[in-house]
Amino acid sequence: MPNSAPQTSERSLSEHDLVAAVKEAQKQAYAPYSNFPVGAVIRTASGQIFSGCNVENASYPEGTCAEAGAIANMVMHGGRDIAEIYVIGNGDGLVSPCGGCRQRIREFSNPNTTIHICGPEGVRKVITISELLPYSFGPEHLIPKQAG
Ligand SMILES: O=c1ccn([C@H]2C[C@H](O)[C@@H](CO)O2)c(=O)[nH]1
Ligand SMILES: [Zn+2]
Repeated sequence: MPNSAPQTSERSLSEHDLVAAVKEAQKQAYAPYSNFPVGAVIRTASGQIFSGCNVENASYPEGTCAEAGAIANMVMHGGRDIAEIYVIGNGDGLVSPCGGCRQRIREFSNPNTTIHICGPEGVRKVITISELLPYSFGPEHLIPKQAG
């Protein structure tokens, strides 16, 4: 299972596999204050898989989102390019990355990066990062292109 290790190089994971992985990630959530467990799974451009869950804190603002955990896991293993990110929360609606996480995802995204908003039954909506965060600020605004 992709979630049994911090990362895997499985290239052939199906959407069904990734929904299973994001549900497993959600089970790891530490969310005793909100009782709102969230899971996130990233597939990188090279096919690596990284998962994360929300980790809350008694000092409430110090809690971290599932997407932030998955990104930290990816970066720790050398990943830099998010091809897809799967996210799952609770309820019948669409649990979409919060504003802060949209920016975190944006850092490692390209115009084709997709966010897959899931429920227990499967993917409910697929949306691109540029749809979620239009006119966004990113690394290319800070790093001037070399002349010549
Ligand atoms: O996209 C989201 C939205 C919320 N949360 C977490 C933050 C907090 O622990 C809990 C309730 O907001 O859900 C995430 O991890 N990702
Ligand atoms: Zn967030």
